[in-house]
Parts: sequence; C-alpha cells; structure tokens
Amino acid sequence: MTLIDGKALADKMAVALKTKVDALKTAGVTPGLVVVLVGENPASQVYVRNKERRATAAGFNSEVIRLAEDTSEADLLSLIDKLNADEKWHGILVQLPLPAHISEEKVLLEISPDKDVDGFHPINMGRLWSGNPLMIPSTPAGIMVMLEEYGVDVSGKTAVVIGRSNIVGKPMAQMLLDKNATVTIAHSKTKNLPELAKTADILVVAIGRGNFVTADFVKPGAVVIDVGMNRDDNGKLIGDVKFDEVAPIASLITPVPGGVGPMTITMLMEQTYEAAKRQLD
Ligand SMILES: Nc1nc(=O)c2c([nH]1)NC[C@@H]1CN(c3ccc(C(=O)N[C@@H](CCC(=O)O)C(=O)O)cc3)C=[N+]21
Repeated sequence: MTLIDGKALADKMAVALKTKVDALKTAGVTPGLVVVLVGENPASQVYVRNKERRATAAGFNSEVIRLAEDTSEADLLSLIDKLNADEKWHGILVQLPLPAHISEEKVLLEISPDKDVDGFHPINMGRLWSGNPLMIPSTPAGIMVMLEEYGVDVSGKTAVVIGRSNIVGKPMAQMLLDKNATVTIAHSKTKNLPELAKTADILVVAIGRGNFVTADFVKPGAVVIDVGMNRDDNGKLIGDVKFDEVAPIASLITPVPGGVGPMTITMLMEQTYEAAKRQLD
C-alpha cells in the first residue's frame, strides 16, 4: 500500500505556483482571490483560514469578507455584483453552506462565470459536461492531479464514485469519464453498495459519513480516494473510509487529513492564477 500524500504534493505545487505568479506580476497582473464567508460556521473558519494562508504565500491579493449570519440575500447579491465588476479579483468564492434564508442557487448564478473559481455556476458545470471546461470544481480537479502524479492510468479502468453532489460526485464522474474510465455513480439509494464498490479499480468516496467504507467494499489492489471530512466523537477529523481496515487492501489510498483537502485549496489557487493570466489575453 502506498499513501497518496496530498499535503506534500500541495506544498510542491505551491513552490511552482509562486514562480509562475512572480512572472505574471512582472507582466503586470497580480492574481486576486476574494472569499465571502457568511455567518460563523466553525468548520468553514478553518478552511477559509487555510485558503487565505495559501493565497498570501503564493503572492496573491487575498481578502476574506466576513458577513453576519443575518445578512440579507439582496445584500449578498449586490456585494457579488460589486466583486464581479472589480478588476482586482480574478476569483470569487462564496463559502458554502450558506444560512438557510439565502438561496444558494441564486448566489451561484450571480457570480460571473469567468470569476467562478469553484466551477459551481451552471455555465461552468455545463462546460465541463460538454467537454469544454473553463473553471472546474477544485476537489475532483485535485483528485485527478493526484491520480496522475501517482501514475494511475485511468483509461479503461472501472471507477465507482460514491456520492452525487454537484460539488464533488458529479464533476468527479465526468472528469474520470473524460479520461476514458468506465464510471458508475452510486448514492444512498444504491442497492448492494459493497458489491458494486468492490468492482472498482478506482473508488472515490464522497458521502459525508465517517468510516462508512469498510474492507468489504474494496477490491484488493484498488485505488481509494477519501473525500470525507467528518468529526468523530472526540472531535478528531476522520474520512468516509475506515482507513486502518482498508489501507492494507488498497494499492494507493488518501489519508484524512493530508489527502484530498490540501489539494482542493491548491486547485483553487491554480484556477485563480489561470483566470488572472487570461486577463493578459
Ligand atoms: N464555495 C466553497 N468552496 C469550497 O471549496 C468549499 C466550500 N465552499 N465549503 C466547504 C468545503 C470544504 N473545503 C475544504 C477545503 C480544504 C480542506 C483542508 O485543507 N483540509 C485539510 C486540513 C483540515 C483540518 O485540519 O481541519 C486536510 O484535509 O488535510 C478541507 C475542506 C472546501 N470547501
């Protein structure tokens, strides 16, 4: 079994990114990433801090706009309009989830598709599915980079993605399909899930249930990617995969933490850089 070290890869890519950013700055453009955080979700605070740290280290303009939990939808939408029009920002990220009184759909539609570093705007989702991607969701994008880095040839492989969210499951399936995997998307209503999962050469788990995938879900030699971010009873961060049990069977596996999470942030930075570079075109 080999561990897929997402943290180490993220650190390596950060060094290369810094060099690319320095060159872009010399050409007159500084990449700018603005993150909007509504309310006080403690988990979101951690992610947002990590993003800010990585953006600053890369030499970006970076700002976190913190809004009160009771911010109105109209106020958030007009803030987004302002950020859309501001040349300083190449990437706009509104941290999800939003408070219940704000429509996520309306907010995601408001962000200019050209600045939508999350790739959540319907235009960007449609572009991805039609084979003409621009901005793409960072979590599956980071997973594709990890597979490539660790020499996993996806073509012709059987892939099972557990989870069908717009943020991870669906774009993950499309990216694997684009690399010629045979892809199945499984979810909470799937029958005989362990048997199905066991057919996978590449198993991606993004269901948000701690330790859900046990050894009986995994074919010996499979590549196992754990997107889960759950807290156990002691507040410890755990994945969707029961690591100790699955790791000995897998050929490659991502840990939590230190796997998918750091690469998610790396891909946000890469996409912000690419968006900034397009400003020169
Ligand atoms: N619009 C939007 N875009 C997002 O990309 C987005 C979001 N909303 N809402 C929340 C989720 C979650 N997310 C993570 C990013 C990095 C880590 C990360 O860096 N994790 C580290 C450490 C985590 C820790 O120690 O708590 C790791 O896995 O090693 C985790 C989770 C981005 N999200």
